[in-house]
Amino acid sequence: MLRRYISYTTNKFTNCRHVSQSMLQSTVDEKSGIATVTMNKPPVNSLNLEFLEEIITLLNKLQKDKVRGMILTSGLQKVFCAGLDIKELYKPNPDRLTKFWTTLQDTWLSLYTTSFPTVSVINGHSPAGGCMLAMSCDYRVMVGQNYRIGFNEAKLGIFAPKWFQNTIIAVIGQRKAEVSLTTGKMYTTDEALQIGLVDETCADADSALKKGTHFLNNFQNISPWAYKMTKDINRQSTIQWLIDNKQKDVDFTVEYMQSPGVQKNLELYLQSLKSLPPLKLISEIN
Ligand SMILES: CCCCCCCC/C=C\CC(=O)SCCNC(=O)CCNC(=O)[C@H](O)C(C)(C)COP(=O)(O)OP(=O)(O)OC[C@H]1O[C@@H](n2cnc3c(N)ncnc32)[C@H](O)[C@@H]1OP(=O)(O)O
Repeated sequence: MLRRYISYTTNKFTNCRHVSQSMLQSTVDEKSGIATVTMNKPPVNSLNLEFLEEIITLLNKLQKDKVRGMILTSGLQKVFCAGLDIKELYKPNPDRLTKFWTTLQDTWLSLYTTSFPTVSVINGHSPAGGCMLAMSCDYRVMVGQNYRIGFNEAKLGIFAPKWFQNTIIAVIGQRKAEVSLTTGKMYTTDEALQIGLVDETCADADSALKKGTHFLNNFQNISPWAYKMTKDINRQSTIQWLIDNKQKDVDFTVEYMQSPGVQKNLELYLQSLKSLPPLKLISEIN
């Protein structure tokens, strides 16, 4: 069994503080105050309840430590994040699903409202909830030409709730969000740049990390208070909607997820995941 551990160490050679949990590693550069958070939950960084809980714990810690910015990336070979763990949605235990969905809401609220600027370095495939994780950061840099990003929920026979959709609308606009969500299209790196799903692209992960750092350096001379107030005002309506409708959103999702039609769709999708090679799967759903 995987031993769960949290350790905090300072490396005197690199001047970095490391926080390591079993599925997340965080390194804070002492000089810039920028944290690099690496998701490491093989095989595909899928978001299950325990992983979401770790993300919230780490975000709270970074906030307490007053980091000046965060880069979120993946330690896996070809996946940034495969989205929600479908096993949380398929044949769910209603109590666990309730906790899972509540924790998903809280994760999104924590990430979307951080007191520090955030960048995602998308160094692998990033469907659905994975794309949502990236959209909830302030800036996105996508690596290489081999990966796909987008909202394929419709292909699973489910749909993204209002707060998900509003987050996407805030990034790419109403019309593009509607086409993207209803078709379930997965975009190439160049297409994602073209429609504004990502802000920059580059050939390799190291350059992407540099671009991410460069973006975060914009905030060196901005007061953290001014940054946070501006972001809160900008994102307020979507955040407030979820705060006002949290329980309704949970109740609806838990009931809807258990309906036979949705369960059948998820079963078929899980079967297709096993039988198709991933890139084929992802191109099939274009
Ligand atoms: C108000 C209404 C409520 C409705 C709520 C809906 C809200 C919707 C929001 C989000 C929805 C989601 O996020 S659903 C998840 C969508 N994700 C996907 O469709 C990704 C599917 N996966 C892939 O395409 C590929 O796995 C990959 C390209 C990401 C990686 O390919 P790779 O070759 O590296 O790996 P494998 O395909 O062999 O996969 C390895 C292993 O992982 C399992 N797997 C993959 N993705 C998931 C996942 N999302 N959840 C759980 N498990 C996943 C895959 O089945 C393999 O398992 P086995 O080794 O056991 O076969």
